[in-house]
Amino acid sequence: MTNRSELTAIILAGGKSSRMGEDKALILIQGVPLLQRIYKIAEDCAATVYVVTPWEQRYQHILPPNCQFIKEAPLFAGPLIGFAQGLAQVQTDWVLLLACDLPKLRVEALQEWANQLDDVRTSAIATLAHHIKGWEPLCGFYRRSCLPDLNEYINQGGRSFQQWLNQHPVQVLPLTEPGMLFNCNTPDDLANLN
Ligand SMILES: Nc1nc2c(ncn2[C@@H]2O[C@H](COP(=O)(O)OP(=O)(O)OP(=O)(O)O)[C@@H](O)[C@H]2O)c(=O)[nH]1
Ligand SMILES: [Mg+2]
Repeated sequence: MTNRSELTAIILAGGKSSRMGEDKALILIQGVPLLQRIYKIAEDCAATVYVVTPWEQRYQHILPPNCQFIKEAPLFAGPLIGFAQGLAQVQTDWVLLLACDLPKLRVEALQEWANQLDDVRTSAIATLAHHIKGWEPLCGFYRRSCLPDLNEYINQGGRSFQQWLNQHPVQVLPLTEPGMLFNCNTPDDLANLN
């Protein structure tokens, strides 16, 4: 059983949102900005929450005053580098990584997963849902201890979560509600939400 105090969450909010045409983090879903919604869920799962973004000021007003930002550089280096910068701050053995564009995320499902972290085999660097195209890297759990290897992969020029994950044992998370990981990338995705 992994307590909230034993888990850190990292939310990535530094993407281009080029397909959406406006910042996805600020899009209102039932009146609530998407990043605020994800932050609340993260907070319910993890005692410490980091938001990795170059735009702290843009999001300050929708997040609690004690929110911890990690200002990434350079701009648009991609999610893998944003994750590595966040992971460098993490003090707990496990970290929950979340994208900011998951409007159907359910806190109960994440907590259920978090409760199973003690059972993940020690060789696995992460535990993630899996689908036909590969891993779901932006909603799942990583061991803090994967950081040196991740940095080495990045230093060698690697930028792909899938490629990095395929080099290591990863344990499958049972995804009982596949709709939960619905990724809101385009105006059409947004229109089809309900
Ligand atoms: N911190 C950080 N987050 C990123 C970066 N690139 C993507 N993300 C985040 O990763 C998650 C998934 O991003 P994507 O859905 O692939 O897309 P995006 O880059 O925001 O948008 P597109 O330009 O439409 O691909 C979102 O939460 C993004 O904010 C980055 O360079 N830095
Ligand atoms: Mg996306």
